[in-house]
Amino acid sequence: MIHIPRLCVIGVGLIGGSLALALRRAGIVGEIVGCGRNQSNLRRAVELGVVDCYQTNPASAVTGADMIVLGVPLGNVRPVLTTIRDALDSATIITDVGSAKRCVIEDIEAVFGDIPARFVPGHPVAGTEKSGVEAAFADLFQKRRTILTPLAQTDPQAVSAVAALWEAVGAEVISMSADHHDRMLAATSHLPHLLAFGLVDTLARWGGDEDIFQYAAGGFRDFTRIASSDPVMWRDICIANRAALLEALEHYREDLGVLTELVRCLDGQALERVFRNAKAVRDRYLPLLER
Ligand SMILES: NC(=O)C1=CN([C@@H]2O[C@H](COP(=O)(O)OP(=O)(O)OC[C@H]3O[C@@H](n4cnc5c(N)ncnc54)[C@H](O)[C@@H]3O)[C@@H](O)[C@H]2O)C=CC1
Ligand SMILES: O=C(O)C(=O)Cc1ccc(O)cc1
Repeated sequence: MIHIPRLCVIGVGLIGGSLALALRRAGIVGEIVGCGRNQSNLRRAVELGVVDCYQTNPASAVTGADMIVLGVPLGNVRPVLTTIRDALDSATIITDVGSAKRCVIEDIEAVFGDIPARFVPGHPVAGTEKSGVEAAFADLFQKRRTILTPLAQTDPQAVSAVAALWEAVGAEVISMSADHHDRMLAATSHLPHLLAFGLVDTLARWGGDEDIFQYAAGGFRDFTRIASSDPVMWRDICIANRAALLEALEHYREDLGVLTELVRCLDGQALERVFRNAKAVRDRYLPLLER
């Protein structure tokens, strides 16, 4: 079994915090050093038993670390990498949890000049609409997937170590290319979040003085839960994965245009066909989604 004597988590929020809690419970880490910008958040992380100690200076935090997990929003990955670059030991494994992968690889390349062999891009496909260390919980990754997107030059031993880390917290690990990851996640995660934020914003402005939300049923709550997610994190994801997101949006706009016409022309048969197909597909995938 893997053992990490000293783990450094930069960005001790929902994901970094949950991973730290789960790894501690699994008994595979020695010391966990947290790093962030906000002292009171880091103090809380120590109180909650998420990390053993903290540093606000990333360069000091990574000193002596065997593995570093970057758990900051995508827009802050490059500045953090720039701060730690000269303090890194060449044996230290670096991984991240960002929701888009090509952009993180570009950040690494921009800061290091090439892709270090011990950098393993990762993404746990698990989360909630909550953020911050208070929302962290050790079961978050149980029976969920973590996608790794190693490159040709990535050290296979570093990939195995990061895969073992995620397996230790109950995740199933899958490897694929960063581009494939970004296209799939644009469709099933980034597009739905953008639509949920957009719908709530539209309705809020449309309602004027009238509080239309007080008449909303459970379906509205289900559809818009993810619009309670962190706006800064989602701003960063949408911008970081813009190419794949724009492709998914264009596809969706076309089909929304078709649906609009079906309603306008009172084409009930065609509408029913679309709804039947959607229901069949969702019912088929539901066991997978609820694993
Ligand atoms: N929220 C979710 O459900 C999921 C999020 N992700 C990815 O995980 C990453 C983190 O997301 P969350 O944990 O949800 O966010 P979060 O907001 O809960 O935690 C982020 C933490 O990073 C800290 N931080 C921000 N800038 C920093 C900097 N420059 N230096 C040090 N610390 C800094 C913040 O203070 C905060 O504690 C994002 O890249 C996101 O795309 C991946 C899977 C699921
Ligand atoms: O809250 C939800 O249902 C999510 O979809 C959480 C989530 C957010 C970002 C990710 O990259 C992965 C999962």
